[in-house]
Amino acid sequence: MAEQAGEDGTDVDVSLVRPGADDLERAAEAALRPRRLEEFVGQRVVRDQLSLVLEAALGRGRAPDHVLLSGPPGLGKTTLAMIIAAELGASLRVTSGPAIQHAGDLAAVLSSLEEGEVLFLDEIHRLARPAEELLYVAMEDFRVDVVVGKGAGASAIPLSLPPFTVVGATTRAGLLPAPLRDRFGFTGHLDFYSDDELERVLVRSAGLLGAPLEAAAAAEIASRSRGTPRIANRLLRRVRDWAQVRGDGRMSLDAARAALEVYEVDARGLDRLDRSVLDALCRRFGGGPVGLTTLAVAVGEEPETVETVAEPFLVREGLVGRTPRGRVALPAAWEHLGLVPPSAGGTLFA
Ligand SMILES: Nc1ncnc2c1ncn2[C@@H]1O[C@H](COP(=O)(O)OP(=O)(O)OP(=O)(O)O)[C@@H](O)[C@H]1O
Repeated sequence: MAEQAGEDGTDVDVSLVRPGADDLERAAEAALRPRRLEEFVGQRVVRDQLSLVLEAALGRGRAPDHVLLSGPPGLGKTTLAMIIAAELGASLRVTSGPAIQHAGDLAAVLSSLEEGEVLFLDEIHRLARPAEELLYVAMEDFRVDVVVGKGAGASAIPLSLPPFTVVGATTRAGLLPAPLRDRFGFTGHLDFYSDDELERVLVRSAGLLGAPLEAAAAAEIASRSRGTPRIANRLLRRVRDWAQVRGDGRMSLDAARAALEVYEVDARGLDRLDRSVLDALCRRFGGGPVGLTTLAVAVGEEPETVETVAEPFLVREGLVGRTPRGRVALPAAWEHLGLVPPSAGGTLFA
C-alpha cells in the first residue's frame, strides 16, 4: 500500500478517495487550479467575503489584512492562497509549518519579503512555538527581532519589514493558539462541496484536459467524490485513462462506472478499507459497540489507520457512530451493505 505523511505527520495510505496529496499529485493538480476568484467554484460565502477584502485593499493601495483559511484537505485552501496573490497582482511565497524547524528559518523568510508580497503558510498549526511567537510580532508590527549572540550577552535587534499579507491554511483551526488566530483579520472556513458544485469542477477540469465528459458521467463521478474537488479531479483522471485505454475516448456514464469499479470506489465513494470496516462492524460484531483496536485487528490494519483514514468519512456520512463504549454501525451502514439491522429484522442478512 503506498504511503505518505498524513495531516498529523502519521503515515496514511493514499487511495483514490483519500483527501491528502503527495508531491506528484500536486504537480498533476497544478494544471487544473483556478487562477482567479471568478473561476473558483462554490464556497460562495468565503468567495464573496474574500472578494470584498481584496477589492477594498486594492482600492486603498494597501496590503490586505492577514487571511486564515481553514477546512479539510483538498477543498481549495492552496488554490485560494494563489488566487489571493493573483488578484492582488502580488507574488506568492510558499512555506509550511513543518518546513520551518526553527524561529530563525521563519525570520529568514520574513526578512526577505518584499512590499505587498503574499506569504502562504500551509499547515500553520504545525509551526513550532518560538516560530509562532515570532510570527505574531511580524504580523502585527511588521517587525522581526533578530537575536544576536548567546546566553546573557544576547541582544535582539529589531528589523522592520515592509507590509505583507500572511495567508495561513489549516485543517485544524482549533489547534491554533488564540493570539495567533487573533492576528488574522479575515478567517474563511471552507466546507465540503455539493454534488452540483463538484460537477462544475469536473466539467471545468475536463475542458482543461481536453477530454470530453458527458453530463451523466460528471454526475456519477461527483457523487463518489466525498464533497472534495481534489478527489473529483483524481477520479476524473482515472476515468479518462479508462476511456482512453478500454473505451472509445469518451467519458460516458458507462466509462465512469467501469473505471470506478476497477478502482473499487463504490457508489457512495467508499473504498475497500471503508467497506471492510463497515463489513466487520456489521457482520462480525453485530453492529457494535466494538473497541477501535478490536475493529482494527478484524480488518488487518493499525488502529491509527482505521481512526484517521477510514473513520472520518464514515462518521461524516452517518455510517458509523463513535460512542464511549466503541464504534457502532448506524442504520445507513446496514443499508449500504444490503443487510438488515438485527433489531429491525432479527437477522443479519437481507
Ligand atoms: N473551488 C474549486 N474550484 C475548482 N477546483 C478546485 C476548487 N477547490 C479545489 N480545487 C482543485 O482541487 C485540487 C486541490 O485543491 P487545493 O490544493 O487548493 O486544496 P487544499 O485545501 O490546499 O488541500 P491541502 O490542505 O491538502 O493542501 C486542486 O487541483 C484544485 O484545482
